[in-house]
Amino acid sequence: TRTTRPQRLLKAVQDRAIRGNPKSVISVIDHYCRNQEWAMNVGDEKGFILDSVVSELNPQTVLELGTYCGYSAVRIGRLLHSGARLLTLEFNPDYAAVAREVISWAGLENTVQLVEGASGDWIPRLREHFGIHTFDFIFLDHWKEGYLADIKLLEECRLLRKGTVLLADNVVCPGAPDYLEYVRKSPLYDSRYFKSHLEYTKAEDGLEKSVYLG
Ligand SMILES: Cn1cnc(CNC(=O)c2cc(-c3ccc(F)cc3)cc(O)c2O)c1
Ligand SMILES: [Mg+2]
Repeated sequence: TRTTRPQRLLKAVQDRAIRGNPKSVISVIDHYCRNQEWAMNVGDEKGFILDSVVSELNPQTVLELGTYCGYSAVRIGRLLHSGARLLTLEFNPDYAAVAREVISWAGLENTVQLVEGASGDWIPRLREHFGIHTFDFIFLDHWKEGYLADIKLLEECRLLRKGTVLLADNVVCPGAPDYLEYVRKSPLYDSRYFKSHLEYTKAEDGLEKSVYLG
């Protein structure tokens, strides 16, 4: 049977990227998705904004919701200092299988831990299962309809602390209107929109950066 889009993306990484070199994994995926087959990675333009937020914050504990093929896990993981860890949750087992290979090809298997399952099931168990107290940085890139419920769950589970930074992808396209309204209105957050474009296209999209004020 035909290969899937994530499997074809993984083959491009294995054929063209240098093992252990996250920068080459990122550039191979961006070139492949721009020139051969579009895929819903955060991409190079929004990825540059993601890089600047992560570099400025220098987080020790990071949560990513929505791994897909592992592109943003590699983007974030490559910037983390020794001892820092990224936990990335992916619901779809086929995506998770590809992402594990991409993360491993980049040589980030000791920095990035992929957990399979639904964010709503896992978030209440992160503390007892992974010994996590609070997160320094959270990247939201999973089901757009799930952003709001998951940030409220993170609040309830006390996994946010004063200064925790949340960065949400696709707040314009496909859009997360209820999430945007919540973080922009709530006194618990200081929120700012970074205008950009949908990965590999000219369509508008952007990232919303929200600092939890606790
Ligand atoms: C199936 N699935 C498993 N995880 C997810 C969560 N991600 C998205 O839905 C997602 C979608 C798009 C997008 C798709 C079609 C289109 F025309 C325009 C935008 C872009 C993104 O950056 C995304 O993160 C979806
Ligand atoms: Mg996205």
